[in-house]
Parts: sequence; C-alpha cells; structure tokens
Amino acid sequence: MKDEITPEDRVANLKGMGSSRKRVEDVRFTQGKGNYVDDIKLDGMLFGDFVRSPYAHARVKSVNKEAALAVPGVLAVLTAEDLEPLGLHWMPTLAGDKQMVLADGKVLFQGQEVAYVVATDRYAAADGVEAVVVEYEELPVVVDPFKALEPDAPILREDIKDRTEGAHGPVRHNNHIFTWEQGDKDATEAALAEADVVAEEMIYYHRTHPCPLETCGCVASMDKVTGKLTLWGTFQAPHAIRTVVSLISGIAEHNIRVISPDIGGGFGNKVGAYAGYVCSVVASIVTGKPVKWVEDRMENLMSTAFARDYWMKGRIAATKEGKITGLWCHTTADHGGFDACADPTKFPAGFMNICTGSYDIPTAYLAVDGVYTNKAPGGVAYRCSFRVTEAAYFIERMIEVLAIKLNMDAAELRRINFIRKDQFPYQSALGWEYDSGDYHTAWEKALDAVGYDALRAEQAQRLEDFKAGKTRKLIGIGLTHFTEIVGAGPVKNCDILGLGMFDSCEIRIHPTGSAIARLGTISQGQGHATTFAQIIASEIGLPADDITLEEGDTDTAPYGLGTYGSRSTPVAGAATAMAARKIRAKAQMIAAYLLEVHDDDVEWDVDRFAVKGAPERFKTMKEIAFAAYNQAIPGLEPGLEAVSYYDPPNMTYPFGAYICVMEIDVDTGETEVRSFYALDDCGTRINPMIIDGQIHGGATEGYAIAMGQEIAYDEMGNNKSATLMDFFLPTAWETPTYTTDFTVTPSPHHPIGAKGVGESPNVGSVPCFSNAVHDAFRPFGLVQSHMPHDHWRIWKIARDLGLHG
Ligand code: PCD
Ligand SMILES: [Cu+]
Repeated sequence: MKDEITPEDRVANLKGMGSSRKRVEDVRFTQGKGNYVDDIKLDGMLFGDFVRSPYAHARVKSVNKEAALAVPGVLAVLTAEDLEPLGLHWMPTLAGDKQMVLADGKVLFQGQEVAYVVATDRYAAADGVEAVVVEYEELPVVVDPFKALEPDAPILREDIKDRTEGAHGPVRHNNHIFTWEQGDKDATEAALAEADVVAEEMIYYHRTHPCPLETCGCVASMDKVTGKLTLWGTFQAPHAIRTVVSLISGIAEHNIRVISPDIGGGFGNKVGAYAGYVCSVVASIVTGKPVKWVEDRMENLMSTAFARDYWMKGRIAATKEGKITGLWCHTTADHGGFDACADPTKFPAGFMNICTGSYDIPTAYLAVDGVYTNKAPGGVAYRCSFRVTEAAYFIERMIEVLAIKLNMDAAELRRINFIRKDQFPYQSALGWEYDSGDYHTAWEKALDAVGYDALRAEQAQRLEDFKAGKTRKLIGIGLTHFTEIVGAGPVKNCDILGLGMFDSCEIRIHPTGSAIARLGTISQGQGHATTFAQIIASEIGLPADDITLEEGDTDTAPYGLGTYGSRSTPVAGAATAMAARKIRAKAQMIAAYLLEVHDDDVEWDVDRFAVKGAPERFKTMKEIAFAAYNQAIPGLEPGLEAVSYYDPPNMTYPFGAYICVMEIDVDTGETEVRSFYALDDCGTRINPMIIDGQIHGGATEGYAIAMGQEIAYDEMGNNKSATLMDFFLPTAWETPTYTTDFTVTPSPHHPIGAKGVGESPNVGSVPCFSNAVHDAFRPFGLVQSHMPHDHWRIWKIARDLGLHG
C-alpha cells in the first residue's frame, strides 16, 4: 500500500494534543440546544421552592403551613419536623460538620432554608412560600469572625455547644471550628527575631461569590415501581453526590442514578450538597412525582457556596539585601454558619500551605483558625476550591509590602527569591514537593514582553507630571508570580468523606475505528469533550473527531471525584492517557499478529504500527480496531477497550507571571486597565485555544474580584449584595483586553506532562490587579488597602493620602 499523505498530515488529521481544535460542544451551545437542568421536563413534574429566613440569627418559634396549603396548586409544605423522622433534617457537609436541611429550631444566616413548598407549578410554589407564616425571635448577630471568638460572643451552634473536639482537633470556643498548623513555629519565630528586616501586614481577602450564569438546581424522580431514584442536577461531582445521597437516604447506591447534564458554569459553586437536593428527593418520594427545584439569582448569591473571607496576618523576614529568611502567617477564616468547605479531609484550610508561593523560603509557619459566624456557609469556590487563591494573594501582597520596606523594586525582589530551576523537585518549608518549574525564565520573558524598564520610566515621568499639577492620573504596575497546586490528589493524603481523590477514564473502540470515552469528571464549560478526545487522538492515533466523550451519568461513567480544583487534567487527563496506552498495548499485539511478526518487531508511528525497518508494512489503528472484533487472535480476547483509575503520585504545580498596567484617576477613583499580560506555564498544552479561553475567563473573574465584587453584610447580617444591581459582574465594557503567553515546563510525573490551568488565571490575576492599585500609590506611602478596589475605595485612598488637595 502506498502512502500519499505525509506524516505531518497524519498528525494534523488527528487534531490531537497541541492543536487548537474548535470546541465540539459549542455547536449546541451557540444554537441554544444545550440541555441544562431547567430544560428537563417530565410528565407530572412538580416544583419546589423555599421559605427563607429574613434574619441572620433567630429562634424559629413556629412554622404555620395552613394558609400555604390552602393556596391552589400547593401540595405539601415540608419543615424540619417532617424531615426528622427520616433523619434528614440535618445533612453531613463535605468538611465533616453537619448542616440543617431545614431550620431546626433556629436559623444561622440570612436566606437559610426554613420550609420547602411543593406545588404543581413554579408560580403556585412561590405563592405558597409567601403564605407560610414563620414566627421568629431575633438573636444577637455575629458577622465579625474576631468578635465571634470573644468570651461573651453569642453561641451560634447550640447543637454542638458542649464539644471540646472538632473534626480537626480541640476547639477553644463555641464558635471555633478548628486550628490547623503547618510548618515550624519556633524556627520561624527565630528567623523573624534575627532578621535585618521584618515586614508585617494584615491581608484581607474579602468574601465573594462565583455567581455562575446558571444557578443551582435539580430534578428528583423516584420511580416507585423500579425503586430507582434518578437525580439530575448541576453537580460538579456527580458520583460523590450519588454516594452522599445513598449514605444519608439509605437508598442502595445502585438504585440511584445521578446525572449532571450541561452545566452553565460551576466555579466551585456546585461542588457541595444543598438543602434543595435533599428536599427535592424527599418530596419526590412522598408525592411519587418528579420534583424540580431551581434557585433564583438572589437565592444563589445568598445561600450557596461563597468564596474566601480570609483574614491573613503576615510577617516576612529578610536580609537587607532582600533574601527572604522566614514567613509567618496566622489566618482567621470566616466559614459562616456551618463548615461546608469541600477541602480534602486532612486539609481544613485546603492547600493554604502553598503560601510560600514561588519563593525559596527556608522556614515558614502557618496557622488557620476556622470560625462560625452568621453568614452563609460553604467557603469552597471560585476558581480554586482549595484556598490557593488566598495563599497566592497573601504572598504576592507580602512581597510587595517587603519591597516597600526594603525600598527595592518588586520585580528584583522576586528574582532574588525565586526557587531556581535546578532546585526542582523542590521541598517547600510547609510540606509540598513542587514537581517542576522554571520561574526565572518565565519572569524574564514577561518583563521583556511588557518592556518593564520603559514602563517604570514612564511611571516615574507621570509621577513628576502629577506632582507638577499637569495630570490627575497615576500609573500602577502590578506584578505577580504565582505557583498553583492542582490535581487533588494522591489518595494517600487526599480524600473527601473518605473517598480517595483518584479519577477515571474508560475508552471503548468501535469496530470501524471510532470510539467513546467516559470520564469520572464533568465539564461545566471547560470543554472536556474537545480536549480529552485530543489526548486519546494523540495516544492511539484515531482522529479526535471520531471520539465521543461522555461525562456526568453515574450509570455509565466510571467512578470519579468530579471537576473542581483544576483536577480534571492532572487526574482524569492522566487516566485518559493511561487507558489509551492500555489500548495501544493490545493494538500492538493485534498488529504484530496481522503483520506476522513478533510483538517487539513493530513500532508506533502516529496512527499505526509499522514493522521496524520496513515502514511500508503497517496496520493503521482503524484496521487494528476492526481486526479486534472480527479476527480470532490466539491468546487475546476480542474487543478493544480499557479503563484506568488513576491515583496521581503528586499534585502538579502550574505557575505564571502576570503584569498589569493600570491608569488611576485620583479625583474619581476610576481605574482603567491599560494592558494585562499573562504568561502561564501549565506544562504540556492540550488545546492552546481553550487555554486562552480559560485565561480570559479566569482573569475577568479575577478582575471582578479585585476591582469591585463583594458579598457584603451589615451588622445585622443582612446580605447587601444579593442582586446583580449590587454584586459587580463585569460586562464587555469593563473587561480588560488580555495578552496571553506561555512557557512549557512539563510535569515529570504526569503521563503527558500536563498540569491544570483553569484556576491559574484567578489565582494570579487578583494579586496582579490589586498590586497595580497599590503600586500607583506607593510613592505616597500606601502599604496596604483591602479589596475590592472599587472607585469609592480608591477615591478614599487618595483622599486619605491627602491627594485631593
Ligand atoms: N495543560 C492543559 C491544561 C488544561 N487544558 C484544558 O483546559 C481546561 C481546564 O482544565 P483544568 O485546569 O484541568 O480544569 P478542570 O478540572 O477541567 O476544570 C475545573 C476548573 O475550571 C475552571 N474553568 C471554567 N471554565 C468554564 N467555562 N466554566 C467553569 O465553570 C469553569 N470553572 C473553573 C474552575 S472553578 Mo473550582 O470548581 O472553584 O475548584 S476549578 C475550575 C480543560 O478543558 C483542559 O482540557 C489544556 O488544554 N491543557
Ligand atoms: Cu485550587
């Protein structure tokens, strides 16, 4: 057989790794043909809606359902009393705490679920909600986590008020959830005592919310005949949800089918379990009908997983030349009314202990205190479920604070302290082994790309002009070099509710040489159907266009822990490559048999096995696939499929260098991002176009967080930001333009060398924007000012520095 097309053509035909293959899912999304939870419509389907507490802390004296039950269409009103006999009035959280499903005697945050109304349509359900009469007795509210730990603070969690031990060791106050300590306290304190210079600052990363386009929701359908419960929902971890539903409901796991259909953005908001799921399941069991529950925007912003709310007190020690000798951090973490974080069990503050960042810091100490307050629970979200965002913000602000103290350029200070290329794999003082990195190369590339020295010169000129009264605008140059930690995780130290955090892929090749692959993860917009097919294409030589990818149906997909923490590529992506390699190994035996040579005498060549030294004698993967089904091959089972459950040996450590140039109007506090340069290193790049999209999206979320977005509470615990009138979502108008760039430092332990990338732009961009604001005011003595840097707060900075004349 003569081969007309070149080897390069054959590679290109596959649209494998490294190609900017167009997103296959967009065909349906751009035509309005997606299939989201709210698109699911079943015969006789009922609708559920919540009565929610207007108070942040109150005793619930009574709930009167009478008037509600008289509303036409209302069929049932569930309260904690109804759930109690089933043992479902409280549910376990992913953090080892328990949370009320419906108010059991009291409420702990504004918007908490008090009763669940079931009706024949959404309108009747809403009318029913209005008609439920709840009698509350207000209790003193605590919104400040520091006040929550004062001796006379009101007891929030009366259900566990006498405990002395929490899920993570001893507790010292009713409102104290845990203390988590990492590193060497004594050595760090000694380093601080001996240092030439110590910079100290309180860095606050405010409370925010991922606010995905689609809110959370589900449809529960109990089939009384088959005994099978089907639960469609906006779940980022469908298998874990199935296990949790089985454990708390007692329904056997094989009788539960959880399906995550298309999801309109997850961002960590859809990892945990919500009262709506439990109530919908109960309502479907009670009524024998399918029950849908979909929250509205206010409910989403008020009651589902928020992000951050970390008060990070830092001390950093250095020599007068700028070599960092120690880092100390004490964090007060505001968890709200219940501890509903979704961190791996052994990490109550997630991977906050990556807070030494990109720097070679010989000794460090971190302590985190988790605290209950009268705010919504669930601090697991927003482009880093595991607190890497907080850690990166902390260290990247502390570096700037130290640069001020040393009167040094912050780019140079970073350069002096970066972990060097030859130090990898690098053991950090707080216990991680960084797999690979080349920070100096990335940093110099970034500084060159933006013309750093010229920018500083322009900034200095502008400052002179400002002082001379020629302009009212300052320039801020924001720098960040972040190190991420993604790919939870090795089963030896990462589990959620005892479930090891491996992931999986199953690949089935059809006789004609096309395939279906199923994964334990679930795309919420990331484009898994596009990218994971690319991994398989490169590994086994079938075009990506001939590979269907399926996720999110627990009846068909292999068990996996889901998609968050940028774990899909590091874990399920590795499983995909490993499963593909199993297929290729079998294909090699088939090829050798067909070519009548020994197994070792054939070699892999893009999309085929060829006889060594005789490349014109080959069998393509397509031919091999057919043979697997129609030829009896001695010693081999028919068929061509494989599954891999992958337990990663380590996390992956993506990194990046971001530089932002911002113009700030001193009189109005208005800001304009003039340029934003983002260099990301996520190891081997599967789809450069998708990576670019991830950076654009994540940096835009980072922009929102740094520059205006906030979940704010007043002293009464009223959520002041529960609508999109008050909660800032950038539109195309505000969104900066990004320049993306990259270096490639593969992960040495990942089968294809890939690291995650989805979270990186949020981890890196928030400190970058914030540092730009601070940098603009550095010549006037500004050291630290809390986010979000909205116009009003920036105006106040200028006023307080006396710049308004
Ligand atoms: N090297 C590399 C890496 C990666 N990639 C791509 O990219 C993406 C991503 O990835 P990753 O990083 O692995 O991640 P994932 O796991 O998949 O995902 C997750 C993430 O993702 C991000 N992004 C996104 N996008 C969209 N569209 N949507 C959404 O929702 C979202 N979310 C967000 C978040 S928040 Mo969390 O949950 O908080 O923790 S975490 C997160 C995909 O597709 C992949 O494939 C490539 O290509 N290459
Ligand atoms: Cu993360």
